[in-house]
Amino acid sequence: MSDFTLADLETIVATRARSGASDSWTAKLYQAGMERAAKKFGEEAMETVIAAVGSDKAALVSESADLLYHWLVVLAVADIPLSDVMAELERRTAQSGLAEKAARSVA
Ligand SMILES: N=c1c2ncn([C@@H]3O[C@H](COP(=O)(O)OP(=O)(O)OP(=O)(O)O)[C@@H](O)[C@H]3O)c2ncn1[C@@H]1O[C@H](COP(=O)(O)O)[C@@H](O)[C@H]1O
Repeated sequence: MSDFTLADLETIVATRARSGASDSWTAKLYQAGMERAAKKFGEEAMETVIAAVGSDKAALVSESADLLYHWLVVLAVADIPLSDVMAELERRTAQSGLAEKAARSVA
């Protein structure tokens, strides 16, 4: 179990993107722009699919991490905060009423 969150990674991505550091992959990708960032995200998605279909759990964990990181870079380039995506997911969950049902089943 890890306490590390996507919000933590979003903060790191934002800091490194703005740093312009020559040793930062995030800064390089951010400066390259959306076409490059989205292409990289697409490649990571395909690698994740291959790991999933191949039933390779270790590869699926590793590719999922690559995927989520590159997704956050795409969001950063688009200037969309992670909280916008979470709010949309929350709205959908509220619509389905499943959040209350899950809370009641735990209580
Ligand atoms: N989570 C990641 C992360 N996952 C993957 N990558 C980088 O993404 C790049 C591309 O990954 P690939 O597996 O496709 O590697 P590759 O095939 O050699 O790359 P290409 O030939 O396609 O360019 C590699 O350089 C990886 O190091 C990441 N780079 C950074 N982070 C996070 O971002 C933080 C800041 O990193 P820097 O910006 O590099 O300081 C790090 O501390 C991490 O928390």
